[in-house]
Amino acid sequence: MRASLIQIAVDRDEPVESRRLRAAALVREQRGSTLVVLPELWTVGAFAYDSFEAEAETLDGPTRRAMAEAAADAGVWLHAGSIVERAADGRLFNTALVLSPEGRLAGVYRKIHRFGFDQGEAVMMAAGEDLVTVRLPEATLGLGTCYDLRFPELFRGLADAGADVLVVSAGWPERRRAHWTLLARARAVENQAYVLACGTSGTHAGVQQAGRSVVVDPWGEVLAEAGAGEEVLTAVLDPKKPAATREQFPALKDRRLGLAPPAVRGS
Ligand SMILES: NC(=O)CCC(=O)C(=O)O
Repeated sequence: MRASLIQIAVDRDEPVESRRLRAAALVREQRGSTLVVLPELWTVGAFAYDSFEAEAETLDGPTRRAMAEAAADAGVWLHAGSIVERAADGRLFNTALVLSPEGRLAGVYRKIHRFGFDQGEAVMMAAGEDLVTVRLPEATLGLGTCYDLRFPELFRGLADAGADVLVVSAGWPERRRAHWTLLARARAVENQAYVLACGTSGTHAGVQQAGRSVVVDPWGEVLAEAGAGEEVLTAVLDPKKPAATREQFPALKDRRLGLAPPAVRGS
């Protein structure tokens, strides 16, 4: 099962429509891959908060339409990264889309952990509530977006729901690059799952992006890692490996759920 991660450059001086056309062309070039992944908010830029309102789109908007056509033309499963979604009630969500090789909408994941503390995405967008998995013939995808990577319980929930390929689309900044690689490997090791972590390159809103998209196997080995610039990263996954790893080293069976909270001691 070949996976291709499109680490597209998101620079402020390129118009959104031009990047959308470039992304669609890059997806079409991945014919032969089973799964293609794009990063978080690659149309507008994950840190371009001042453009979120103007670039918001519905689930039937231009990005979904362009990506559905590209997925169908290439005959691939496409994790189309995320869009600024304007929901029917007017709220904004950071929403990831998965399209089937026929161009059908197969999964919608609204980012659960919003980044920015008391500004940016955290105040402009609503939080998703639902874990999302997508069943492919070869594997079950579990979806997370960028800052979600810091929350291990989300990925454990996805693994418990049957995910064996954890897909993280991101717009991760260069200044916290070390966290990105470390956390991607940690999520793979602790869940004995593949992790496909696809970020952006370039600089937008004054934030330099890390690039360094990475594919990690269920044993925590890095199968492929991108550099800092625009790049398509490709790796071959063995769909049997997560189950084989879980059988050979059955740490997940030793979980102790429902332990009592610590007793309060002291004065
Ligand atoms: N777009 C994001 O979620 C950024 C996350 C980030 O910068 C971090 O977790 O660090």
